[in-house]
Amino acid sequence: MAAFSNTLKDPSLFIEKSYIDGQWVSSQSKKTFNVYNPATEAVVGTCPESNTEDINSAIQAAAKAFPTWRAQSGRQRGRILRRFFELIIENKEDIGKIITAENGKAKGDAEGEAMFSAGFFEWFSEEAPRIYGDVIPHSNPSSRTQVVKEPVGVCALITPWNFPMAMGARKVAAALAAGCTVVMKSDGVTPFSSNVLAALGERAGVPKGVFNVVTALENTPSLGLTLCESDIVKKISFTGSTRVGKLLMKQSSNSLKKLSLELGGNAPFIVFDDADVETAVTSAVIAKFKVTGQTCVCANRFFIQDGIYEKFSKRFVEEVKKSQVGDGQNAASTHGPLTSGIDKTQEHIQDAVTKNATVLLGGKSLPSVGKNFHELTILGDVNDSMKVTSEETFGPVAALSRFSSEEEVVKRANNCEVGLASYLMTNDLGKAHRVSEQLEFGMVAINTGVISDWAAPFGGVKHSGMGREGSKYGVEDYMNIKMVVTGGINTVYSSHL
Ligand SMILES: NC(=O)c1ccc[n+]([C@@H]2O[C@H](COP(=O)([O-])OP(=O)(O)OC[C@H]3O[C@@H](n4cnc5c(N)ncnc54)[C@H](O)[C@@H]3O)[C@@H](O)[C@H]2O)c1
Ligand SMILES: O=CCCC(=O)O
Repeated sequence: MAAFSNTLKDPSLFIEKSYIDGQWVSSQSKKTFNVYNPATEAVVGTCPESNTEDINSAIQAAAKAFPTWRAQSGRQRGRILRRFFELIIENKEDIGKIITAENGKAKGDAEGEAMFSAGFFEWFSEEAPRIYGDVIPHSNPSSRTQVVKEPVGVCALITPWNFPMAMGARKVAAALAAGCTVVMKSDGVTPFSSNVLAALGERAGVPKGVFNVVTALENTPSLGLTLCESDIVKKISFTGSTRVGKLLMKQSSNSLKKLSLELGGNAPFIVFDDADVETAVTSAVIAKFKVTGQTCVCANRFFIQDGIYEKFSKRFVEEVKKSQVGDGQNAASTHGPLTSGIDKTQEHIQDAVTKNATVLLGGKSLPSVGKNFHELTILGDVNDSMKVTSEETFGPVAALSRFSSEEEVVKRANNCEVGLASYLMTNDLGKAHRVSEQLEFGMVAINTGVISDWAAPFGGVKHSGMGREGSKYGVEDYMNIKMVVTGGINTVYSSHL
């Protein structure tokens, strides 16, 4: 443990506590849990196994801090968020090391995540002073209607392990810009990246109680329930699986919370005959294999039109072969281990091969490298009956199937419960517009494998959830609208007719 923090330029960024009301604390239960490096299976450190008393203390602290934080001007809050952004950039290398140690992702991806996180603070530092209201002409000429935006209050943020800092940053930056205070429940697999966020927030000048982080592993369900049932908590923002998102929604029904749910995907990646093959291949490599296939926007189902199938699959295999799977700490590794195990990846490959898919690349686990390592895999001759197409793999498997017509591919792409990201490769502008309008997904990427940007609204439809993060819409999700009507004659309905 000590050995790991000593590898950092600033060892004080590695903190094995929860952060409640401006203090680094153990759990009142006195219990802790271990955090493991998925590449080496070595213990990285330990964190408090927080209980309901701990989370209630955090909720109370956030409630106490709310009136003062919301009373600051957007400009004042924006200055703190700007400093937050600068501190993340300054500590990029250490943050990258911490992310790699607990999540496993390769150095480039980990430092990239630090920059991605920083960007949310920069973007929302600029949004904070620009949260405008509205003036609406009233139907009665003597009246006036104002629309005022107000922070919702105490927000609970529940984040996943695949982007242990960025998924938190996306929420915290927007919530603080809006004037909300927060209780973040970090993922038990990757708590240290969220703790860095709290430590840098403190250095940036976030007042005590405004940003609380509670760590837990086994107690996660009971902490989730407490957050959902609390009447002090006004909103839950969750990123994770559709299963847990639905549970949180059910648990929140009595307290009628505002909800943002960023849930699972099963992204189609459609390549039309007229696409530029090199653009399609470069985009496919990023869209599929970023973070070893463990992002919610990862392409899961590849639909390749008959006329380009052979050319695309050959070039895709050639490009993916250039990758190097290994311990994320090694500079040569382009792809790290799977963070939470490789069982589903293997199950999907086996199921597909049994149903006559062809292994074009990879296909096997890499026990000689480590228990959680798997080859980057490309399967051909896939069909829609296979698990690899009907379920989100969340692993490094690209499943290629053929299609003939535009009508057919739209129907097959839409034939799933979820609707988060989708990708479309074509040089025909009319087709790009037509198909993107027909796709039942919250996000469509045309001729690119990169979907996310701080300034773009991120989110899904159908069972991929609700709400948007990032962009001007991201801050709206942390605000309530208050209508203020002034003046007029006190005659109901007909006074102006
Ligand atoms: N839409 C998005 O922005 C987005 C981003 C990242 C991941 N995801 C999705 O997340 C999934 C992968 O992550 P996972 O399998 O670890 O998800 P998960 O739902 O199991 O876990 C996500 C978070 O929820 C917590 N959690 C689990 N059970 C809980 C409960 N009962 N109450 C409160 N919190 C609980 C976990 O500790 C973790 O912090 C994939 O489906 C992926 O698509 C979505
Ligand atoms: O995994 C979920 C989010 C990843 C991204 O925004 O690119």
